[in-house]
Amino acid sequence: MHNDIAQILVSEQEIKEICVKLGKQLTKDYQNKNPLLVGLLKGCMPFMADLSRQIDLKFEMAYMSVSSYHGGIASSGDVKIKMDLDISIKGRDVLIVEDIVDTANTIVTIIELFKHRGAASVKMVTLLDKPDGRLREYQPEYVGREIPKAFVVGYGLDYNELYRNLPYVGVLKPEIYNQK
Ligand SMILES: O=P(O)(O)OC[C@H]1O[C@H](OP(=O)(O)OP(=O)(O)O)[C@H](O)[C@@H]1O
Ligand code: HPA
Repeated sequence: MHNDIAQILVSEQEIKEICVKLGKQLTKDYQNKNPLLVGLLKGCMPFMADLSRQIDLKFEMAYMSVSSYHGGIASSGDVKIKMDLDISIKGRDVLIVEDIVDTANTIVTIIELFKHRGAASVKMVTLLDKPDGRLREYQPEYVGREIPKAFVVGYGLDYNELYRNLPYVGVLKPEIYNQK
């Protein structure tokens, strides 16, 4: 385990099992549709790569780079689009792929935007859901694992752009983010 991690919350093995389970469910639910999977960068990267290979359907993938955590462990509440989609979502069944829903500032903002752009449907799949972190009311349609209110890193999730490469999700030691 990495020295800055206090505890592993979701192991590599559990992440694999989550991807298989969600992949099967999405394959069933989107059977007669041609969904557009939209990954919110950067955190979605490993999850989108692993989950998409468990979905047995014809579908497209697109990416948008969105950020509201400008360093540190608190949401700024200001959701910035750093890179927009390169495809129209008008009339499409959009499935947003996220690593985590915490305050829900990001997902609520993006869903409003996608509806405004004329998507036929907008749902989301998230690896992690932290319901105790909510500042806005929101319930994701597809959840890999609920987690308690702790700052987590790994498998795409970062603290100041670090730890995204860890193969598991772990709780960051508080002394790491308290030392500044
Ligand atoms: O529910 P919320 O409180 O809005 O938090 C969730 C968002 O925060 C993280 O992104 P971040 O803004 O850190 O950008 P990143 O994906 O580039 O790390 C994460 O990837 C989600 O997009
Ligand atoms: O717990 C978290 N860790 C990393 N990024 C995040 N973005 C929202 N919550 C988190």
